[in-house]
Amino acid sequence: MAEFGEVSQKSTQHPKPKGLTLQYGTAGFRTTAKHLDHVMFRMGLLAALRSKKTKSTIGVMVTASHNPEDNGVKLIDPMGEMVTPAWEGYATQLANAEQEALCTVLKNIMETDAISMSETANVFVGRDTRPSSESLTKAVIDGVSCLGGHSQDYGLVTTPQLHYMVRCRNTHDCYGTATLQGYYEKLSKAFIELTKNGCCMLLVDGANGIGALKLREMEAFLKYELQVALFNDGSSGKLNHLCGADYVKVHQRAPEGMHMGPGERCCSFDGDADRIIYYYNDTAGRFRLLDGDKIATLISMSLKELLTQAGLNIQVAVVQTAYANGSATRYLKDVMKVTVCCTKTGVKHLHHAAQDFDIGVYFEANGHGTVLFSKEAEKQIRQLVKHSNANDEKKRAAKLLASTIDLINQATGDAISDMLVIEALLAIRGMSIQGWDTLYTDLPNRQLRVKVADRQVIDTTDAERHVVMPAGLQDAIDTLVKKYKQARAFVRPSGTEDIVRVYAEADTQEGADGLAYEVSLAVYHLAGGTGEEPKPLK
Ligand SMILES: CC(=O)N[C@H]1[C@@H](OP(=O)(O)O)O[C@H](CO)[C@@H](O)[C@@H]1O
Ligand SMILES: [Mg+2]
Repeated sequence: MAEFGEVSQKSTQHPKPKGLTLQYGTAGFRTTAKHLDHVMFRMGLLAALRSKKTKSTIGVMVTASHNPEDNGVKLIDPMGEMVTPAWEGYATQLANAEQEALCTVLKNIMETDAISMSETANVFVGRDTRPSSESLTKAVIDGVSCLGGHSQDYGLVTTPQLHYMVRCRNTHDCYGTATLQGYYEKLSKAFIELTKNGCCMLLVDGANGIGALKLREMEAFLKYELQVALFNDGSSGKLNHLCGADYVKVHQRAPEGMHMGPGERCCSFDGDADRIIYYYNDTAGRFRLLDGDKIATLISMSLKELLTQAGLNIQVAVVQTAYANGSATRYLKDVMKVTVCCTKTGVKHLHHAAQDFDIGVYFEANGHGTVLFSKEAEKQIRQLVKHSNANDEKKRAAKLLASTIDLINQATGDAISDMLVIEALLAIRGMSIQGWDTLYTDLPNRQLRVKVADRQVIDTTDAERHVVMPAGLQDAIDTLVKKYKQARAFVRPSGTEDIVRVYAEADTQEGADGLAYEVSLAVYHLAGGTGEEPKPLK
């Protein structure tokens, strides 16, 4: 295989540990950095092939998001979305090919997908702040160049910034300019347009990661219309350690190192700034969390109202996963009367489902999400802005909608962009965080993790809400759920960690905790639990 001569030669500098197998999971590969060099090299190869295949620029982001220790990699498709599932399979095959089989696997992919070597390849590369990310990025670039591809290294960027760059490049700058300055200018202009009436103040937990760095860079562009008090900015603390969106959501508690006054609006980014969670302490000093479901509610409600004011008949739908709080789903369906649909966990599934609507608002409960506008919806809104006969109220609403479109990163969920959208919408509505919080009350809930010998023994259906295998587990869950009021529970194998996740909700926290514990026990006994048996929560 003469055409792969350079691959054979270079791959020896990025050797695969024998016997190591990894899988492209919910959001790419994740494992300890010392096992990732060969994966990065091979993802460089794959990105080059994907670029040749799609005749477009492809993105490779080096990050493990909210994981504290590991590193990882995600591939970005031409419109800035996650790589298509068929190629996730190729990614897994390539990552696991033993050294001597690498070129054969490459050749097979090229033959199956009819990829011509003579096509050019362009790959955008970005990385988070983990110390290992720099050398892993070099391995990606090595892989790209082995197939004659050209890499553009954006250095330190948030994951959504790299998605944005890819989308800009492949839409020939119609979406924006593929530079950090272009990103800051576009979003800042839209934000300032939306919040002409005054500045917003906010406490931000940067998870000691890349989001903190990039928010600092952006402050000047925002002309201080947004006053940010930035905590966990990476100057001393450890990435994702006792802070960040995942920590806050899972522990339902404020991050360390943040000084919150009562009623002050606060938010946390995750380690690569593609998730955001809001919270505050109420007057009684209780911690109150506003998660992705509440963000989706605020955004969809505001868009619906603006569309009505603009006199536009455009449908708004919300896409959630099984982790969405039952109260949120009920509020959206019964009170707001919006279409709600449920997909499997993982942004790629939500993103895909949201594309079916005029306006698809999608959020995972953990704060990962964005809004997608169909071409037609965007056209109608922009036409109304230009329409000279529209009355003032309609014009005002259309302008606000148009600026909201500009402020949203439609390539993927983006903590910085989502934060600006939320701040702008709250300002326009004159709504406090307390007012937003009281739209509905979350059902108490609990998430637990169970270690099993092989998490793949659990197979689910109905957007992961029902277990098909192992036999008996779903019946056991159904029986347990009946013991509690307003209860719901489900289990699924994680796609990012070697565990099974358990989710339960009920009318009281004790109920949610009790149900989550009982379901964990059922998983432990029926799905091959390892280590210590789960214990009741204190
Ligand atoms: C319950 C939960 O929060 N799961 C997360 C987590 O996936 P798991 O497959 O559950 O490990 O990481 C994903 C990637 O960041 C994110 O998309 C998803 O929502
Ligand atoms: Mg993330």
